[in-house]
Amino acid sequence: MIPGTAALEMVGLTVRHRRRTLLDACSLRLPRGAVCGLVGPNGAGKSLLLSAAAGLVAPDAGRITVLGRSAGSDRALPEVGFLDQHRSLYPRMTVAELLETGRRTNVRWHQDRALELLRLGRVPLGAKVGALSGGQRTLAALALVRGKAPQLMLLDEPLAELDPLVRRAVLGLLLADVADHGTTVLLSTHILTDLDEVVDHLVLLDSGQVRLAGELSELLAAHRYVDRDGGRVLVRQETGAPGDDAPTLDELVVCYLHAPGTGRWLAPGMRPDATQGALIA
Ligand SMILES: Nc1ncnc2c1ncn2[C@@H]1O[C@H](COP(=O)(O)OP(=O)(O)OP(=O)(O)O)[C@@H](O)[C@H]1O
Repeated sequence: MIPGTAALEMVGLTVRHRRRTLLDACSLRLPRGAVCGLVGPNGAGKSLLLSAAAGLVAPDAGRITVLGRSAGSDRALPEVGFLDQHRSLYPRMTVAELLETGRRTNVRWHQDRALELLRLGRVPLGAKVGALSGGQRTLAALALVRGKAPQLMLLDEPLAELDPLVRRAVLGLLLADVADHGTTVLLSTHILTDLDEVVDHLVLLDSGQVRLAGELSELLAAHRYVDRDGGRVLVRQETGAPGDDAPTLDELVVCYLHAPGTGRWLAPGMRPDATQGALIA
């Protein structure tokens, strides 16, 4: 790692497939030790962005650096743990064999950290990976990531198939990694309620574009409710002190999801009005 560099930095990241632009000039900077929620509607490009950060998708334009190294380079890969959307694991291996593969193929291996995750879902070490439940498979894949003790974890919907108690416990372990080892976590999710107490950064992606990115407290403080046209409207204000009328994380994200392509004026549960460039009740 190169001291002083961000955990993850993207500048103008663009990915195209045939004639479609799937990621469109995405820029963001994630400091070390951050826990960042990556949110956005289905098909927004979250998985693609995570794959690009893991070095599995080559950009058509722009650049990505991980801990100061080019994403996907030999120097970056040992420091990155990637939980991919499909939990690609060998189905005929037992869970114990999977961990042994993790031990043999990584420069560092922390069996205790891997086992901690498996215990949460009572995942039997002797079970074949192909016979695990969806949630257990997620835990097995997460165990491989955590056992590697990477400096940057890229987690694609790590909570999706987990029950509420296990979800909380998994988040607790990830937060412990951040506190104890300075790990950085970028995780995509549709479950906003889980994010509230956990993330300190947020990236909102829509149609392959970054619409919001930054420190969560600053993003929330930059938005406030005002009375307008007989209704309550959420407004983005770049200046001014934060007040009591700032939105919650959930409200902020839902507003943006309700307002594809709109600029300044947003309101929860309202529809975009193209003629006014605003959301009107
Ligand atoms: N390998 C690929 N080849 C072509 N198009 C792709 C490929 N992977 C993703 N896409 C397209 O890129 C866009 C973004 O997909 P992606 O899976 O990154 O979205 P997402 O935000 O993760 O969605 P979800 O929340 O549904 O998982 C989609 O339109 C998808 O069809």
